Amino acid sequence: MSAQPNTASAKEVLIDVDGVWRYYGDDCAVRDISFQVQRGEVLGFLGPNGAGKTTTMQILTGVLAASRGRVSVAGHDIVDQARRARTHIGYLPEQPPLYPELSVDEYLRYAGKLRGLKGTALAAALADSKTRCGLDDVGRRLIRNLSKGYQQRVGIAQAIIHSPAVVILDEPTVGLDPIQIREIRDLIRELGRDHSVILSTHILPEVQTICDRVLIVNQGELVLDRRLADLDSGESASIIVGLRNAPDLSVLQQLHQIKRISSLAGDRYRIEHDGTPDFAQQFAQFAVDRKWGLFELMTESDSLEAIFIRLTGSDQTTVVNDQAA
Ligand SMILES: Nc1ncnc2c1ncn2[C@@H]1O[C@H](COP(=O)(O)OP(=O)(O)OP(=O)(O)O)[C@@H](O)[C@H]1O
Repeated sequence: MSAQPNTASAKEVLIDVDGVWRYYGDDCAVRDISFQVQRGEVLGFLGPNGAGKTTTMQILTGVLAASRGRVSVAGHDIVDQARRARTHIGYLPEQPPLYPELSVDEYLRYAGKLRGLKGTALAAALADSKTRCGLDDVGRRLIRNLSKGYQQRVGIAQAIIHSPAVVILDEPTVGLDPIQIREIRDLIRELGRDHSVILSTHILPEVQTICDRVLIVNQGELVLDRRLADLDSGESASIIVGLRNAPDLSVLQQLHQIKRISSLAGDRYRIEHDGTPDFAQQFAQFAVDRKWGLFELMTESDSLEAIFIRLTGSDQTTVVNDQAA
């Protein structure tokens, strides 16, 4: 199964993921994933539990090796030029790498030194990351005594202390209360102004409120790559049809707007298309002309939730036309 292609743009590509696979033993956790992230984008990386999000994030950051495929960050290969590539990445793992017995200042100074900062540059970076993450008043507090929300801010501060081009956040709001969630989301949006952000999550509203673009992974595969603005346009990109005398599905390739067809119960089919405004009308004409026994046709709402459920639910999908865009 392949994702729909992202809209081309002349912007600078900061992360280039090209045909990445990852096996754990014989189990395939990530399967031929490719995408790019541009400067200034906030990208939501969405998928159900076990979809392969964390594995992908770890490959992007060089923590885990891909079994196959390549990743480059700001033009540097994450394996062959690991040091240079990593200077452009800030990473907040699912379990923030905090030292509870250190104060916020001590910890962030340590994180800055690990990133090669020293002297006045370190002091300036420390002050800047604290201010950006709302930590000015807690520099001397022990991390262990901070609330979970503040600990998460510290985790984000260590991820941005070296002003990386790309910030990767893995499930940054898990375990936070609603107020803390709102604060961390505001902070992430703020980060998106100066950095490219990849936000891994399984929380749909998080993507809707923060991100410019969403990728959906399911069972290790990338099944959607789309701008949020395109989702919000209200234009449905799929229809459900009932066909009593359906042809072989490959026959439908004659309609080049069709991207994918899934078989549903009761002679029904979900047809995803490229958003052509009068697609439903065209399809109805096509089906009637060919006497396919059209008994039902309805357009589907194209909300992120509907798409997520469709793409990550029980999968009987047949890809009919990969190239259609
Ligand atoms: N170290 C490991 N050894 C073996 N299998 C693993 C390992 N890490 C992850 N997996 C498996 O790989 C698949 C993808 O896991 P991953 O943690 O990347 O998914 P995820 O989308 O981040 O899930 P979650 O939202 O639950 O964190 C799962 O089936 C998981 O069980």
